[in-house]
Amino acid sequence: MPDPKSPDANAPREPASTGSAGTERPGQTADTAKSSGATEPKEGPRPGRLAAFKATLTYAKPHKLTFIGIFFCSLIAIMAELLQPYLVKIAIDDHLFGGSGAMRPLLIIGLFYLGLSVVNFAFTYIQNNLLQYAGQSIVASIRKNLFAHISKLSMSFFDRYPIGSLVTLESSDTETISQFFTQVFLSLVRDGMTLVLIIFFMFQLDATLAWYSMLLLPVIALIAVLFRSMLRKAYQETRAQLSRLIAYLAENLAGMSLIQTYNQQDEQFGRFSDRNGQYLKANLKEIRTNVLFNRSFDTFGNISVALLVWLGGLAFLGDSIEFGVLYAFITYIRQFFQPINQITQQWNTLQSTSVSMERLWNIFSTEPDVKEPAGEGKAEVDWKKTAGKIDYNHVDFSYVEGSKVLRNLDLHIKPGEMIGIVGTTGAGKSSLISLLTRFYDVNAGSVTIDGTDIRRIPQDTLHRMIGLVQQEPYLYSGTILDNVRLFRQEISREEVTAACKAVGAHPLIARLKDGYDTKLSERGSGLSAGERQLLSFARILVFKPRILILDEATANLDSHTEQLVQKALSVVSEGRTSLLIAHRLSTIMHADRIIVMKHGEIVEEGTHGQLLAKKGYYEELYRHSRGMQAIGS
Ligand SMILES: Nc1ncnc2c1ncn2[C@@H]1O[C@H](COP(=O)(O)OP(=O)(O)OP(=O)(O)O)[C@@H](O)[C@H]1O
Repeated sequence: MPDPKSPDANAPREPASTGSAGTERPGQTADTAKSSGATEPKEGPRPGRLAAFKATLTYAKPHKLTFIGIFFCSLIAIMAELLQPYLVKIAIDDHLFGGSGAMRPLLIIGLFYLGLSVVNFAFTYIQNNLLQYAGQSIVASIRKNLFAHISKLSMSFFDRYPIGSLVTLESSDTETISQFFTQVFLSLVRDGMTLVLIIFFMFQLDATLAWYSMLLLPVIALIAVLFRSMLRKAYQETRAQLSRLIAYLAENLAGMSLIQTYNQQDEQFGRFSDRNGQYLKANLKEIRTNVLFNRSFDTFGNISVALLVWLGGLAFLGDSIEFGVLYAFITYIRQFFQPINQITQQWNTLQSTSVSMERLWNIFSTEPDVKEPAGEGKAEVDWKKTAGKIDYNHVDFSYVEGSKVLRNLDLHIKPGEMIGIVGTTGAGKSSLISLLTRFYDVNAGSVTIDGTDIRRIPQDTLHRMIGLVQQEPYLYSGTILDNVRLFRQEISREEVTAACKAVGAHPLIARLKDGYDTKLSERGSGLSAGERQLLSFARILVFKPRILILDEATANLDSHTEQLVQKALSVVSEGRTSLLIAHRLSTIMHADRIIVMKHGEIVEEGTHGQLLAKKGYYEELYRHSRGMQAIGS
């Protein structure tokens, strides 16, 4: 396995290069999907690449029989193709020039020729289908496993890895790997075999001419080597320019409101046009290089044919070879260049697939920092029977080594208690919550629920114990019904309706044309912030966790909607241990206990009245918050 901490692990992906072999411009097939990042693969073997390559090949194992089938289909198709000139040679030498001149053998040869074409067509068709089936199935398995693997990784991983890189991995890196099977592998098998068989047939026909032809090989190799570096440079430049263009586009679209407010459209358009022009230039250069490469090969092929006509013609006139042999030889020499051209063109694809493979295996070899309990350490607990007692026992925590976010934090919460957590930005409030949900693990001390260390509780059980409502509740594209019950069909429509009624969301849903079956667009953008919050409260009632966490759930709401949400909160928090983080102190004023945090420590705690009476940090925050509200109103 490659080192997951490899510096390349987080590098922007490099889109795959070449596409279907034999076209003027290889590599256009998957380009559209490959938009982001474009660092080029470095030349030469890298230790991680070989391991990644081997790991990818393990996915091909279940398709061993299919690959054997592909090999035989290719062999039959190539044989059928290469036997055709041989048949023509027999027709010419045995029946036209030197033979009896009878029609029947010629007819039989003609029918054979036709038969070979049909065989070639049929087996190429089967081979292609088998190959696509195997290649796409392999990539589908990789994609599936990657998704499952990423879902199990800890939050610390997502802190390190930009989401964009992960999306690219799932989409275009896997697509690039599919090119390895559908293009590189095919080319190596098919073109490699074709080449060997052409050479075999040439030697069968005439050893002297065949040896002369072998003199072409070093020249071909020279052309391939010269062009390889030119092709690679042109290809790298195109990817780099494309990546620049896409990055610029993404940045612009994300900041469109700012651009419009500051009337920046013309400037931005100018910069975009500049990048667009450079991409166009690079693109055209890549196409020119490819055309030049292909045409050079073709021209060299034609020169070889001319030489052969001359040398072979002399030999024919000198009666040392038959005309049919010369004809077949010329046909083979023309076909000789095709497979070499195709194989050379796979170089870029091979390079980019190896980069994608390595990148993928860096992720696959990343273990979650938060470990699932196993064996004796695993506690058997029933989430439905959770009382809701929470203890933070002298907890230390840091995201980055050496920079403590929570210090020796000791907090004990009784079942059913409502705790308000306040403090300035960066005080460590959200971190406190993240430890309870085990998005991260403590560095020292422990967090327990009903006396059991949460590191011993299986994560799915822990997550059923806790319901989390965030500032921006996540809604999926789907119906309101599915968003409340999170696609669990065992939760009935009646349960969802009852939950929505309890939190006050029913009237707004009833107003919608399709009611609970209304489809929400991505992230619930058709609903207001308050409406989204109410739906996430309804989720809590449906899933019945024993512990409720609200992380700034009222931050984005106007005071009318906040009242609605407050009402819903009192319903939802009933009988649950609740932890409420809020900058707006009105949200937590009625909590049983308020803890005040500063620089990762609890500096004050008590009820709202007690804390005000203390005239300490809370009172200062309260005065500040009242001041802000007054400014707001
Ligand atoms: N994923 C992270 N990686 C590194 N540092 C982080 C991460 N999340 C938070 N921090 C840092 O940890 C400290 C505590 O952050 P935390 O989010 O817990 O504070 P908070 O009190 O919830 O702040 P806010 O009220 O602004 O949400 C801050 O200094 C913050 O920059």
